[in-house]
Amino acid sequence: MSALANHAFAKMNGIGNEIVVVDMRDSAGKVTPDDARAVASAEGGVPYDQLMVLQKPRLDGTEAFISIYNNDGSEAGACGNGMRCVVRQIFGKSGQTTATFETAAGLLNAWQGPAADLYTVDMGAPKFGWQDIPLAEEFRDTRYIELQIGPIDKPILHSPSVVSMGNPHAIFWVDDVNAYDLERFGPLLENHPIFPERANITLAHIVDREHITMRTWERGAGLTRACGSAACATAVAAARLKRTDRKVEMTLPGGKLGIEWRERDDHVLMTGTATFEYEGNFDPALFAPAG
Ligand SMILES: N[C@@H](CCC[C@H](N)C(=O)O)C(=O)O
Repeated sequence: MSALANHAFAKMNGIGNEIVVVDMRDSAGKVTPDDARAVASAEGGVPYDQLMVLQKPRLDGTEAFISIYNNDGSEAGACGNGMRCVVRQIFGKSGQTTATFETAAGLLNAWQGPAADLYTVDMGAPKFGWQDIPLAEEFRDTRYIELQIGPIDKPILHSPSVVSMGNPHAIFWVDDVNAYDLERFGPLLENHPIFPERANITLAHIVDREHITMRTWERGAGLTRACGSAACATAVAAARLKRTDRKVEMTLPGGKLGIEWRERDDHVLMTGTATFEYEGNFDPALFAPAG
């Protein structure tokens, strides 16, 4: 029987990024990729983009080790919107205003943002090396890489910037983020052989030095109304190209995020809301073997 059967969950969203939070710090059970897929897609399940599973802390001073599952059952190293949802749950129950968590990508600090409904997550330092992202072959300069789709002499999308925010991101710079069929091109690019661990695919438009609009096709989850780590990756990539300042407002289909690429330690801070929708317990029938 799945460790999730009968377990409590909270359905939340981070500006439209569909998130399920499960606190398993009191349980020895382990969530499997099959469990994660069943929650997202079985009849009577709880559709989500990411499932955030809190496990017993492995390090002193941390609240939890957090495993992050995409709705296809794959695991991710980072999920900015999901982290704000986790933080809201923890702060709401304990009254704390700061916390440290561990994920597969490392330690991560979070605190109550400048207003009561805002949460800031320190997403750590971006990585730009081709092996860190990772890419399948060497690119010395990852501000733009050679990659395109469409006719060779008239590409539809080309020359993305690539960044790791604990997970791989490719950002295509465009004039209008809504002018492309991201549902069609997203899976092609996510699974392009240049990305051995697949990639999150973003279309971004630089409005001015302090504003960017963007849409993302998420690795392992598909089209989303918001992706926090993609917002961080996009802000960093634009600043690295000297096209924006290091502090920007990002507009995503689901809402806005403030992103600051801090000069003093290279860390990327993401600030935004997190919304509680409802809570419940997982029906054991979700995890019953088929047949
Ligand atoms: N929605 C997330 C990112 C989730 C992980 C991503 N799909 C991946 O596999 O890297 C966010 O808000 O950062």
